[in-house]
Amino acid sequence: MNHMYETALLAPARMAKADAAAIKAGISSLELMRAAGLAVAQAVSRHWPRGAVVVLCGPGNNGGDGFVAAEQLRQWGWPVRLGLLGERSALKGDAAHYAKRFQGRIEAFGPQLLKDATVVVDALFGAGLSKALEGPAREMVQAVRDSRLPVCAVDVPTGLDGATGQALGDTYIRADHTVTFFRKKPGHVLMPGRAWCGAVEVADIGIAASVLGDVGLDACENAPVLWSDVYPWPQLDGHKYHRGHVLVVGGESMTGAARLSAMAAARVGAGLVTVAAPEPVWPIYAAALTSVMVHSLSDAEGLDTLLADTRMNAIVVGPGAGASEATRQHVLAALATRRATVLDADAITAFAPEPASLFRAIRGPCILTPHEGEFARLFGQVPGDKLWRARQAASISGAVVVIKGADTVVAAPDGRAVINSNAPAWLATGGSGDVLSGLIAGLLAQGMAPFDATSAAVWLHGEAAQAFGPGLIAEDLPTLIPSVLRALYESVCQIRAL
Ligand SMILES: NC(=O)C1=CN([C@@H]2O[C@H](COP(=O)(O)OP(=O)(O)OC[C@H]3O[C@@H](n4cnc5c(N)ncnc54)[C@H](OP(=O)(O)O)[C@@H]3O)[C@@H](O)[C@H]2O)[C@@H](O)CC1
Ligand SMILES: [K+]
Repeated sequence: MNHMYETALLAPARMAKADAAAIKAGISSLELMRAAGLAVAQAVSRHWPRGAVVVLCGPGNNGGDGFVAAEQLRQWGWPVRLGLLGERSALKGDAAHYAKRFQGRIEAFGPQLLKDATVVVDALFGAGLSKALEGPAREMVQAVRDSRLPVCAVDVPTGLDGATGQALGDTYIRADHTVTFFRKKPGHVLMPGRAWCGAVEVADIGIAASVLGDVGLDACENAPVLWSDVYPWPQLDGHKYHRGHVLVVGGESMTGAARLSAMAAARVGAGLVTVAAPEPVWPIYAAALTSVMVHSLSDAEGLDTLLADTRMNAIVVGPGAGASEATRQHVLAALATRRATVLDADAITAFAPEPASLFRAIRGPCILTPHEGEFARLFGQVPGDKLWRARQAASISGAVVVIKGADTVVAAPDGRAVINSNAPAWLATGGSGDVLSGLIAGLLAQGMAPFDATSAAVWLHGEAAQAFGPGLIAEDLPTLIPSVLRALYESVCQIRAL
């Protein structure tokens, strides 16, 4: 199977196509809804002790899943209350079919349903949400939120746009657990949707992955399966020069940033790492680094002289660089080599007055790693969700663009994109971006292609932060990379041995 199919993300419109393709291939829509509702009932019984469950059903197929789940839970002996938004006579198709099979009582829709409940199943709206919630639906969502009852959402929490991860109106359900079907949607992994879904479970409802061949996908959730086949594990017959040489251009005042970047590049396996340190602060860098080499860069020499050494095959500019004319010149010198170049922080900000001059200079493999503020400085206020904005920026700049955050998006100029979901909250700490730039460069130096190297680095970065937990500071990250790599290596080798 195409690895991209495994972690494919499908926006609601494409999911509907997958649904239709599966039905055309022979599975009935009633079977799909039956399997979906059953998965919801199983999730509820797995995660909560048997108790008074309230199932809130909407007027479409999301509500249909709710009827299946309610009937299943009832049969398993759960005390079930069910409220339907709208008239039962207005239900159509599969939802009407399963509403008829529900043996319990359909009650008037309203907040009174929540009295004495222990858990709520949110089957109000899913993929078909087309406008902001109003009237009784909005009131109910507010009541569920006010009740602080645990919620199991069907497909997506009501109010959340599965394509964008944003609310369609001013209110939405916050779920503890979300059961979705076949594949996740971008909205499950993009913020703030990721936070509103709680734990996301993907249920197999009988749709074959092969439908994706025709239907396509919107993006992938970042995972080793996407790039582990091309991960540059060291070979016994290798040599340090086979593992590349990273050059990190250091700045004058924030010297820690370039050092963090250099350490990360070394830990992720670059054969050699050099920091080019401005002459006046060379001793500071040299005193703090051991295996990483430090080159004193005088004003007169210029970066291009150093880059005459073609073994330096991956360059980082930006961490602690200062948004200065010197940084601009360093960026232009790096890009002129057409070697793999990672531009972070001040290297991005230095081009804020004239972004087009940066885009013109990008002719080779280049990775831009802005956070939201730096992104706006370079690309302005691009409308749309983060996935769309990253794709637009990659297409405009010709670089792989990483928009950092809890839901880091990596997009390539050719349209490929991944959304990363393993980053814990404690990764948001000073210097963690510097580490990321070094990880990317370290993998680029070892020959990984830009999009793969960036996806892998973003994942390793998140994984390292998870391994450490609360209290993390950026210095911890490079030292955590070996254990993350060991676990990855063991899992990849085991899979290959199977
Ligand atoms: N794909 C799959 O593989 C499978 C999918 N399945 C399930 O189907 C679900 C999608 O079903 P769906 O398309 O019927 O959409 P759903 O969310 O129930 O709502 C549509 C209705 O709500 C209405 N409406 C919309 N917004 C509104 C608002 N703010 N306020 C008021 N009304 C609003 C809308 O009206 P309209 O926009 O047409 O005017 C329409 O009547 C999916 O999430 C999953 O749970 C599984 O059963 C099996 C396999
Ligand atoms: K829902």
